[in-house]
Amino acid sequence: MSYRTAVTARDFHEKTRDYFASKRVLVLGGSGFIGSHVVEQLLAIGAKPVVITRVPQPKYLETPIRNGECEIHCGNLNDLDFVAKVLKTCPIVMYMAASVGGLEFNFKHPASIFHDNMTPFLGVIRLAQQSAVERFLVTSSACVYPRHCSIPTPEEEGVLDQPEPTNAGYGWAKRMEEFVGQAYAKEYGMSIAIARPYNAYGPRDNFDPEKSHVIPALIHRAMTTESDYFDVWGDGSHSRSFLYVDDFARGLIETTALYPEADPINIGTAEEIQISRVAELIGETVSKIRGRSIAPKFNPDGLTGQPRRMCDTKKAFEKIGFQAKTPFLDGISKTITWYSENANSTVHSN
Ligand SMILES: C[C@H]1O[C@H](OP(=O)(O)OP(=O)(O)OC[C@H]2O[C@@H](n3cnc4c(=O)[nH]c(N)nc43)[C@H](O)[C@@H]2O)[C@@H](O)[C@@H](O)C1=O
Repeated sequence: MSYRTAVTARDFHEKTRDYFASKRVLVLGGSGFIGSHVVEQLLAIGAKPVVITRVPQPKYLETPIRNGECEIHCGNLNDLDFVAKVLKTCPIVMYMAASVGGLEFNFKHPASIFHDNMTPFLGVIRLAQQSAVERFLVTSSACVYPRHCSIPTPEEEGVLDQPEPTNAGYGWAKRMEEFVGQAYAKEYGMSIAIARPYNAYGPRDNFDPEKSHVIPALIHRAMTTESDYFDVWGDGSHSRSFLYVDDFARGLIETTALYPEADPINIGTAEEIQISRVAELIGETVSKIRGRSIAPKFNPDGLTGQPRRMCDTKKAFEKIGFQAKTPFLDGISKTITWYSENANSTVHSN
């Protein structure tokens, strides 16, 4: 049976189900890693997802398209006349389109990442205002936080100092998207929700080692290495809070429905995991699959970025009753299983 999100209607608050039921929802970025899970979850709660995508037959939406459950419009987000025609038919807009990549990609491309994220966003939120949409979701990121932030990190620190320098282009773009969302709420009374998710991982991620985040990069390397070890950047002491894609998508949907206050909410887990533990777990799981010992080899001179990252989950629980449900060990094994079953199509350029 083909892979599909494990989240069902029961996983959502009744108010969220009622809010989205039978509504047309424009899901920008809806054919990608996160967006395709959001589309499937919206279908599970009775919404009508509408997706603008650059690829005519997005592979992760094959089933909903075949079943006529999901409306696809193929075009470019910077073509505002095209976007306006679709947007005006949708009362809810979930903006998740992003040019995103791992640490190295971010470090090398601050200008193009800032440009490629800001340009379509500014055009689309203006169209949404002119079209008087009912609700607009801004999808920010934990990248907004400064290098030496509190651990765990409360939302207030999202505007302090400057974003972690190794992901400056993306961090500033996300700070600007949050500010623009708040400005449209203030000037035009728009109903804006702002979600600030932490490091995503899971099935359908980008496993391209040049561009990917740590978990897909290490899984790809461990599953393809011909030696008995796989390289890891850094000495493994750096830490992150990882959020399984099903919880990530559900967090965006709950925030959109339940917290349109133009006030950022962290979406993540209260778990801080060192990269050494991530690499060990991937090594152990892959060794079982490949039937021989495959271990991580740490390179202390590798690019490492923010020393520590841990999500403060209090506000998300207080405001929208959100808690992540997928334990890290389960998430990692599901991701490696998906990789093994889809290895030929895991490295994608977008
Ligand atoms: C949420 C946010 O997060 C991203 O920042 P990041 O958390 O630093 O991203 P990352 O997953 O690429 O690295 C996490 C850690 O893992 C270590 N690490 C070891 N070995 C590999 C490795 O082989 N590849 C990568 N990528 N990292 C490695 C690496 O040295 C670092 O300490 C933003 O780029 C941005 O995209 C964003 O949205």
